[in-house]
Amino acid sequence: MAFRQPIRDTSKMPLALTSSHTFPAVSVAAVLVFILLRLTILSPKARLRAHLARLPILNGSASGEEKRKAFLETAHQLYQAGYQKFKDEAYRMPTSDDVENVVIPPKFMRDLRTLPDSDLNFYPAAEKILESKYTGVLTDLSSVAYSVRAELTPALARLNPIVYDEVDHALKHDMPECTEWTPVPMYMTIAHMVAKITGRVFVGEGLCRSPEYLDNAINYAVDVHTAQVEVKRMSPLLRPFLAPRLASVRRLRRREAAAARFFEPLVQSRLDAERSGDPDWRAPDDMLSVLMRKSEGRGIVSAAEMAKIQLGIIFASVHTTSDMYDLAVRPEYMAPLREEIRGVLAAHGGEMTARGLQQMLKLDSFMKESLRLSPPLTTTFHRVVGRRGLALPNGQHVPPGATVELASRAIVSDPAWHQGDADPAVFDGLRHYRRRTRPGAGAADHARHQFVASHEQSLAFGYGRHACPGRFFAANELKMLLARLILEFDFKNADGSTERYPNIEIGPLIAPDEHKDLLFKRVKT
Ligand code: HEM
Repeated sequence: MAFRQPIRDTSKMPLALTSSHTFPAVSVAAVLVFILLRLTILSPKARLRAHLARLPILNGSASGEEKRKAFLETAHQLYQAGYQKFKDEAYRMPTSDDVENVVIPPKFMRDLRTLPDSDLNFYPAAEKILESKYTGVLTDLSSVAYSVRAELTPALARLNPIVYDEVDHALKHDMPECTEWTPVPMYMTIAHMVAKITGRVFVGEGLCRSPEYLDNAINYAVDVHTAQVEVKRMSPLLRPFLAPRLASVRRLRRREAAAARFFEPLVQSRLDAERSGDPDWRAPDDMLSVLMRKSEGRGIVSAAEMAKIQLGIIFASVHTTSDMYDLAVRPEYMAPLREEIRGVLAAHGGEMTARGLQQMLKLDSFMKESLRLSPPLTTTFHRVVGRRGLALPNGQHVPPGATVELASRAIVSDPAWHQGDADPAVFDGLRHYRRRTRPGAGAADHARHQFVASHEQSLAFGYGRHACPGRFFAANELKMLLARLILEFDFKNADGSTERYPNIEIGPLIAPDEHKDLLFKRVKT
């Protein structure tokens, strides 16, 4: 017998339930309520925000969008204000994202320095800074960090002549003749030279001088920065819809594909040579060989790994441009720097040896001062708190999932660290030189006040177990390049101004203005 539904008297039912669409209508409403709850009080972000609310906040009265705007435009001033206001306690800093960061006071730095990644995770925090979700920059490339630490840094003395050969090549080919004052677009010229020099050590002579490779490497790094800035400017709610459509983001996808096209044949030819059994074949002495060995015979060096290195390159080139902008308006440093560089070269038979580079104390000090006042980031030591949360010695608790950071730029300009020395707000190119050479200074002072130092008062390269492993290589490469530029050229601002070209700052990101030129004139020797 067929089952028949009882006939219902719909006239007595509430209006909403009488429709033939009753069931779907209820479901849709329930789903909407659920989505709303997920987006608000039930979402992990909302829960994190609720836990974070126990910590004090800077600029708490402003609206969400006002805070975002203030952060994008005046992050440095905000961190300075936070530094003054919350000397000894952690506080929340509203950023351009939808959850605040937690700024850790300097007095607890040492307690955090050696915590493992399970408690303070570098990679997700780096992904946030780099907007990896959209830029595609993979940050968990510990193999690159490991290879730089274990293979590149210990080999620096051996690699120096190779690096210097490329510095020489870059200067001869990328700088104009400059017999008269000649405008040079500093940012792109330096980016080109640094990409070439770094490329020589990472991918070898063949590829590093290829105009197509260089063009892709430099523009990749420039596009990462552009995309990063554009995404940070966007409202967090709109990012998933608008960010993938950004022209800079789409260009990045094309550049990744191009990078893979450069590396695949090179990797393949090295693998073929290795497998050929030729007893005379030696793997070239570069980082590509190291990374290939690290990938356990699979011979796969991904575009992403090379991308990571290219980011190191942009940091390095951005910093050299900063040095040049600082020097261009401080000609009084040229004579002492030239004297030092010439003296060291003479003592080392005209060679830029590793020992000689270490003896360029004034140049090292100038570079460190430039990095102190124009670091690539206003804050460093970005880490995401692990599942156990973070208990600070003063009883404050930072919940799991929160991003912590150090107000590094404010810390390194704290007058307390500079007692008895020049005003930390003023550029003093020999500040760190004096600290290394003052009467009674020992080996510890030498180490603490050098460009590559990473400790509680020297934070531009980060801090703790993930502090930049590329800094020793960067220091050598930058010193060689700067030394040659200082010896061979006079330079000044192209627009006739005598003030240092202002940096471009967006949120925590700081970069020299890429549109400014310097005038160069070759020195008669
Ligand atoms: C002046 C130039 C450079 C600056 C200012 C700089 C700065 C930084 C900073 C701030 C960090 C994050 C550290 C932290 O949060 O504790 C970092 C990480 C890193 N840097 Fe650099 N960097 C520079 C050059 C380079 C170069 C040339 C390379 C490659 C040879 C490189 C490779 C890396 C790597 C692989 C990491 C991640 C470390 C890890 O995963 O543990 N950097 N760098």
